[in-house]
Amino acid sequence: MYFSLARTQSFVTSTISLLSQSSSPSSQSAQSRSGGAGQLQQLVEKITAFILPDFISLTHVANTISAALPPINQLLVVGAQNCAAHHAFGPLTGEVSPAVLREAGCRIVMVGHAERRRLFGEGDPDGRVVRDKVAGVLRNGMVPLICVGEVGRPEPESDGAEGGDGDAGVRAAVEEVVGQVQAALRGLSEEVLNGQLKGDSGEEDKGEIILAYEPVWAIGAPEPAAAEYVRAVVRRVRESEVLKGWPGRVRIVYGGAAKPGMWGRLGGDLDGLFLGRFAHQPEQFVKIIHEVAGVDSSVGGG
Ligand SMILES: O=C[C@H](O)COP(=O)(O)O
Repeated sequence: MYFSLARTQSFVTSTISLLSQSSSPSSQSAQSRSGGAGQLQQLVEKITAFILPDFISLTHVANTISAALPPINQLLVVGAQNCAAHHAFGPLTGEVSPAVLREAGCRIVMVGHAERRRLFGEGDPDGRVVRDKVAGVLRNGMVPLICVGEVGRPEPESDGAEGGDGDAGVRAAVEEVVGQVQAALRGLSEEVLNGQLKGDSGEEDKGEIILAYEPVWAIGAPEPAAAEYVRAVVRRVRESEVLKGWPGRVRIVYGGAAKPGMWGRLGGDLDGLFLGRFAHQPEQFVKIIHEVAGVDSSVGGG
C-alpha cells in the first residue's frame, strides 16, 4: 500500500469492520450470525490475507490487527515492503533490519519489487541485494515475498494464448523469471537445510518462500495478463530446477492489475493473488478474500 497515514489507518479499520460484520450479533439474524461466524472460520482455514503497509504505518497496522477479535487477527497478517540487506540489530542508519521487522510483528517481507529493482538498485544482474534480503528475512523467522517478472510485454502472437502461433513469449518470460529466482536463492538451500535459515513456525516451515509473479508490464495496467499466459508461465517456473531443489515450501501468487473475477480463471496453478489498486477499497479487498477462499460473501461485508 502506498497511501497517506490516515488512509492506511482507515483501510485497516474498515477491512476489520467489514470482516466483523460477518458475525456481528447486532446486525444479523440468528441464522446469518451462525453462517457469518462459520464463514470467518472458513476463511481462516483456507487462506491468509497479508497487508504490507509502509514502514511508518507498520506498527500501527500490526497493533490494530492484533487487537482485532479472533479469528480476524489470524486471517490478516502484516508484512513489510522492504528491509535492510543486513539481518541483525546494529548500526544501519536509515535502514530497517529484518530483526526489527520481526519484533514489530511482521510475518512476511517483500523483496525485489519491480519499483525497487528499477529505482533502488535491487535489479543488479547478480541479484546480490535481493539474495541478502531473502537470507535476512529467513534468518529472522519470516517469509520472504520475492517479486519476479519479465519486463517486456510479449507479442500477441507469441503469448501462448489460444489462437496464437506459439509460446515464444511464455518461454522468454520463464527464462527471465527463472533467472531472477536463481539469483534470489543462489547458495541458500544449504543454509536452509542446516537450519541457519528457518521459516516462520518451525521445522515444517523452514525455508518457506512466496514468489509474487508480476509481469512488470502488467503493473499499473488497466487489465492483468491473460490467465492462460500466467498459468503457462507459472507452471513452467514451478517445474524449474531451482524451485524443485528448494528445500522449503514454495507458493506462487500473481500480481499486476489483479482484480475481482480473476481468481476463477487461474485454475489450480496459482496459490493466491498479490493485490494493488484493485484492492485499495476495503470492500473490494474483502470481496477478493472471499473469492480466493471460495467462501460465499453474501452474509459478510464483501
Ligand atoms: O504492488 C502492487 C503490485 O505491484 C500490483 O499493482 P497493481 O495491481 O496496482 O497493478
